[in-house]
Amino acid sequence: MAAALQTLGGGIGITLHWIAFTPTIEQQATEEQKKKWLKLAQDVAIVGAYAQTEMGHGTFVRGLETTATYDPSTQEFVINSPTLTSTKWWPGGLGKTANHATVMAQLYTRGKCYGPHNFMVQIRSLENHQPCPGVTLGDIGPKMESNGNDNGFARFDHVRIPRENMLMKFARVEADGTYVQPPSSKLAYSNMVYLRGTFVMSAAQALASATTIAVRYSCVRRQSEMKPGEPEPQILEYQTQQYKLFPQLAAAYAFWFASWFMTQQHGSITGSMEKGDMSGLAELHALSAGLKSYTTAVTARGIDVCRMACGGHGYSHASGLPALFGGAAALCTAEGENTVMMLQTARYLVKCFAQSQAGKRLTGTVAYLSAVQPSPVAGNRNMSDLGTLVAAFQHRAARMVRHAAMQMQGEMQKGKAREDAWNSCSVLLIKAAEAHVHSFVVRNFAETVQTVEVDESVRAVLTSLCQLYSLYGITEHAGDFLKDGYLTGRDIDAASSHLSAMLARVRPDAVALVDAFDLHDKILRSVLGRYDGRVYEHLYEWAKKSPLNKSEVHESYYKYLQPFLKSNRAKL
Ligand SMILES: CCCCCCCCCCCCCCC/C=C/C(=O)SCCNC(=O)CCNC(=O)[C@H](O)C(C)(C)COP(=O)(O)OP(=O)(O)OC[C@H]1O[C@@H](n2cnc3c(N)ncnc32)[C@H](O)[C@@H]1OP(=O)(O)O
Ligand SMILES: Cc1cc2nc3c(=O)[nH]c(=O)nc-3n(C[C@H](O)[C@H](O)[C@H](O)COP(=O)(O)OP(=O)(O)OC[C@H]3O[C@@H](n4cnc5c(N)ncnc54)[C@H](O)[C@@H]3O)c2cc1C
Repeated sequence: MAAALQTLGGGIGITLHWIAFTPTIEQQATEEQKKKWLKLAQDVAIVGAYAQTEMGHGTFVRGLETTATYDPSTQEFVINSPTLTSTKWWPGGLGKTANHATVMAQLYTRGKCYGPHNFMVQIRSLENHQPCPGVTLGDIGPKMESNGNDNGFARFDHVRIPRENMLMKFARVEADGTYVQPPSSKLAYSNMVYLRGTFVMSAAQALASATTIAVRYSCVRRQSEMKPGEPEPQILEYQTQQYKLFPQLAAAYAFWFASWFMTQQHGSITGSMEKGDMSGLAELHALSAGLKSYTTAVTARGIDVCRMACGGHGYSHASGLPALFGGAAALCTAEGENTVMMLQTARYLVKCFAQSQAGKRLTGTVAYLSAVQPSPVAGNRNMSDLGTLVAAFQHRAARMVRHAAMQMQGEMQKGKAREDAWNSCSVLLIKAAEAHVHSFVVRNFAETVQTVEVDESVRAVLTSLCQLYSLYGITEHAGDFLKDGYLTGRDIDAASSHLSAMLARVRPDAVALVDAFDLHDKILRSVLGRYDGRVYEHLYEWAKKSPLNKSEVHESYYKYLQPFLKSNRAKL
């Protein structure tokens, strides 16, 4: 899916049909409903959008204003947009492409509101693509990137749909209007959890693409003199260039492995949920929200580092990097804004911390919270040992979670309401949750490289990359590790010098490491990142195709510049 997104340049009208509409049917429809819509969707006999966000609310799903009011006399739901701010706004493909949408609306039956639920609504005629009666549709206009995707708006004026169009796998409304509770109210959000997981893979792929471009180009580009009189070196020989690029390269691998874990975790927990066991839902939500937030944020920053590492040519669309950045920026906001998502992870961590304080043994991705000792014993640590590095990240995360949770408790003891205490500690909470996710990514990376079975040399290279990733994280966040004396200044110095050694060690394998992503030129769409390295010839060809070069003298010359110059000359 990530590759498909990128091939399509961050999306076309049908992207959300594949990544959100069809999975929503798969995950939220009954077997009967699947028989009705799933094959139509899979065969693209209908095209769908995922219509949740409104002009006034995206993050706060409970605040959505679109209503779905059940009318037992006709056994229909009435879908309505009561205010301007209730206008559905942003759904991909809604503007011009889709003829169906899953619409998130507040469910009313027997005079009571049961919160947001998903409804299948036909929005355009299957004959002539005109909006259905009572539906107003349009495109929301150009965006930072992804303009191939017609993000749209929709308003519903008392549009009637059959009762069976409510996606009823979990919650149901009976013919007489009786509401049947789902096993968990959050199951209506299960499709978001799935999509967030897929964003981790998209982030990995976007960062893999950017590093492929920048590393390959850094081997083609020669600049300056390392030693007087010597030939200009490949810019990848400069340590500063390696320091910019190799941590991004390592992060791309780390995120790839994290996305594998996420996919496997999603499969196993949803499998248990199918059997009625909801116990894994909270952890799945916290992990997918945190990983989505962390990986997309690091990716967006990392792509910009790659852009700057390509100098002037990086700023050109020929590099492919601006488009990648625009795509990654979208991933930071879509499917749950990153700060909001990280706060969801923090919420889970605070709960887990309290459980651990109460003597409960934690399991899964948070098990370390109860295992880590609050008072560290400082000592000279072997900063080249992966086990030591993983333990350091876990200690840092556990300390920060404890600190944020205790700070919150302190605020409440001073009389603040829980919600106010939460808000006044939310910066600490975000940092703690980031440290937790970072620690998970490091541990998962270390565990994955240990299981590499291809051959010893591959494992050795990936181990160096994992060390590089971990050491970079420690030096970049040194303060967090030093704060309670877990690491000493000497440990940080040792981490820095190991990091320098790792940069040199990874250098000979850097091109092989990006080639291993196996990103075809057609997917990369970058003149700088071409597999054959013929950058300059193709840069020239690319520029010649600029629309401004269609004529030798541009029409604007005759229209504006010529008269302007003439009048200026006449004044002399
Ligand atoms: C391939 C390389 C190229 C890369 C570039 C490609 C670029 C392409 C760019 C284009 C991108 C195209 C894709 C875009 C697709 C986008 C689609 C969308 O955006 S769809 C809309 C998505 N919307 C959201 O995600 C909304 C976010 N908001 C929420 O999820 C929730 O409202 C909230 C979690 C913020 C709050 O929910 P609320 O009910 O108010 O919950 P509480 O905070 O009160 O919490 C209650 C309780 O429930 C738990 N919870 C919340 N959510 C879930 C969940 N999903 N699953 C399980 N549990 C959940 C929460 O933690 C609380 O638990 P508690 O035990 O009470 O603590
Ligand atoms: C490219 C793109 C594609 C999209 N595709 C779709 C789609 O197909 N279907 C769909 O339904 N939607 C789609 N969306 C909408 C998207 O899901 C929302 O924009 C996103 O969930 C963020 O919500 P918001 O816009 O309401 O941001 P807001 O919540 O208004 O965020 C603004 C600021 O407020 C802060 N904030 C908000 N709440 C809190 C809080 N509780 N605590 C702390 N800070 C807070 C945020 O951190 C942020 O800094 C898309 C958006 C984009 C950009």
